[in-house]
Amino acid sequence: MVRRRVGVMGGTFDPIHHGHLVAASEVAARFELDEVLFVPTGRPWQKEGVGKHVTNSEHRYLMTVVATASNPRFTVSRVDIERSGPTYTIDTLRDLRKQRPEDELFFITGADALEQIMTWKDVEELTSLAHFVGVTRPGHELRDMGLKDVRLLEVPAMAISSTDCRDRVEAGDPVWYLVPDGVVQYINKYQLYRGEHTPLGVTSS
Ligand SMILES: Nc1ncnc2c1ncn2[C@@H]1O[C@H](COP(=O)(O)OP(=O)(O)OP(=O)(O)O)[C@@H](O)[C@H]1O
Ligand SMILES: O=C(O)c1ccc[n+]([C@@H]2O[C@H](COP(=O)([O-])O)[C@@H](O)[C@H]2O)c1
Repeated sequence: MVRRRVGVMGGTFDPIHHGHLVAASEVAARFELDEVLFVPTGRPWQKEGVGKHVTNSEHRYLMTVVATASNPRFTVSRVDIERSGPTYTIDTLRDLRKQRPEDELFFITGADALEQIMTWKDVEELTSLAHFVGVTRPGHELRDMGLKDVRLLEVPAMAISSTDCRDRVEAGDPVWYLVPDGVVQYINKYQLYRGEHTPLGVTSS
């Protein structure tokens, strides 16, 4: 049986933007992936803290579904948002390995996330569960940081961040073309990032 090659694009996606999508698409092309699974975080422990707010996971999940819907190779997993407690990639990869024991996994991370990777939980074990692919990101140097199994890839430079998208919405500036059209419409529909509570009939996580 031929093993399927599956990219795993983990992220908070608050909101998902074209930097994420271009990176995933480029890794898929270069590494001949059959699928890229986008995995929105449940509780991103390194993004929590005093004065920091992460949008509830159902909104982030749904924006990710909207953004990836037109690409037949892109799929979205609820594995992290359905696990309670802080989100650790070691748990993501263990759960995905159980769900897909035959697949070869490629965990995709931008240069900024890769810079921090030695602080991640059980980092030594991560590379026994997946290959790691570090991609370039404007403003960050791409270095392998000593991970055992990591490949580095230059991707088209997209100087976009979720922080900037949130700030722009809050300031009333456009995010058209920074995020997919459907994500702009989703943000407007639920009035996200305007400093107000945005209910979806779910508890926030
Ligand atoms: N413009 C980009 N180019 C390449 N990789 C990116 C880009 N934006 C994010 N990534 C990578 O995508 C993954 C998920 O990123 P995340 O959802 O935290 O977005 P972000 O834009 O970094 O968010 P924030 O501004 O809220 O910190 C990380 O591995 C990150 O390095
Ligand atoms: O495992 C960890 O300790 C860990 C610490 C920080 C980030 N991560 C993962 O890295 C991915 C990008 O995270 P973020 O916070 O940059 O959106 C996402 O899948 C996170 O779960 C994982």
